[in-house]
Amino acid sequence: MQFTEDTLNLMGLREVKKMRFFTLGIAVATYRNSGTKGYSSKPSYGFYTKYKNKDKTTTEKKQRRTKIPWTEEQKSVLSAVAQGSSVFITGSAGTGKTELLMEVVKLLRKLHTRSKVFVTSSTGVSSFAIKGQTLHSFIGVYDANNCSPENLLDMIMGKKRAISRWEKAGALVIDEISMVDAKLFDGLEFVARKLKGVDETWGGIQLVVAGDFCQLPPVNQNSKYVSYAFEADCWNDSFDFQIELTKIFR
Ligand SMILES: Nc1ncnc2c1ncn2[C@@H]1O[C@H](COP(=O)(O)OP(=O)(O)OP(=O)(O)O)[C@@H](O)[C@H]1O
Repeated sequence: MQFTEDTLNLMGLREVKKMRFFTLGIAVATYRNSGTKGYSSKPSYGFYTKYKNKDKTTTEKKQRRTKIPWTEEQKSVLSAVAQGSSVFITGSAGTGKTELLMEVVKLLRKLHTRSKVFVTSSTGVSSFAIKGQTLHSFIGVYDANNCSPENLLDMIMGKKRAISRWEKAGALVIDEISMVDAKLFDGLEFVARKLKGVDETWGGIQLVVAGDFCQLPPVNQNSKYVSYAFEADCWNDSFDFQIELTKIFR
C-alpha cells in the first residue's frame, strides 16, 4: 500500500490523539483514587469540600467578629482609644476583655499605622490568643523582674532591635497585666520615656492594658513579696481612663 504524505500526517495525528486519550485515562484514574482508600468510581472532592468549609468558617468568623453588639462599657473603651487615650480595662473572667482588646488593636492600627502598634501579653498562651508577642520578647530582656529601671535600660541598650521597637512604638498593648509586677511596670515606663526621648509618662506611647488582678498573680522567684502592677508608682499617671467591665458573657 502506498501512503501519501497526507495519509501519513493523518495517521500521525491519530497516534497523537490516542496518546492523549491514554494519558487522560491515567490522569482520571489517579484523580479518582486520590484521597480515597482503594478504587472508587466517584471522584474525590475531599480537598474541595475541606477548602469550601474552611472558607465558610473564616467568613462566619469574620461576620461574627464584626457583629458583636458592644456594651456601653465596651463602647466607652473604644471611643477613649479612638481619642488617643491610654486605657486600663479590667473585669472578671468572661467579661469580654480579650474580645474588646482585639477590636482596640484594629483601632490602634488605624490611628498609628500597623508597624507602630505592639501587641503583647505577659504569658505565651494569651499572647497567642491576641496574635501578639510576649511582653518579654517585646522588651528584649527575658529576666527583667528584679531589675532597677536603670539596669533594665542598660540591658536593653545592648540590643539594637529592642531599641528600635521602643523608638518606633506609637501604641503598646499589654494583656494579662496581673502577672506583671510593679517594679517591672515602673521600669518599662522609665525605659519608654528614655528611649522615646520624650519627657511624658511612657514617653507619649498610647498604652492599652487589660487584665484581672483576681486572676494569676505576678511570678517572681527571687522575691517572697509580689507587688501588683497597680502598686507601681507610675500606675495612675499611666492611664487617662480606667474601667471595669461588669457584664459576663460566659
Ligand atoms: N458585647 C458582647 N456581646 C456578646 N458577646 C461578647 C461581647 N463581648 C465579648 N463577648 C464574648 O464573650 C466571651 C468571653 O469574652 P473574652 O474571652 O474576651 O473574655 P475575657 O474577659 O477575656 O475572659 P478571660 O479573663 O477568662 O480571658 C467570648 O466568647 C466573646 O466573644
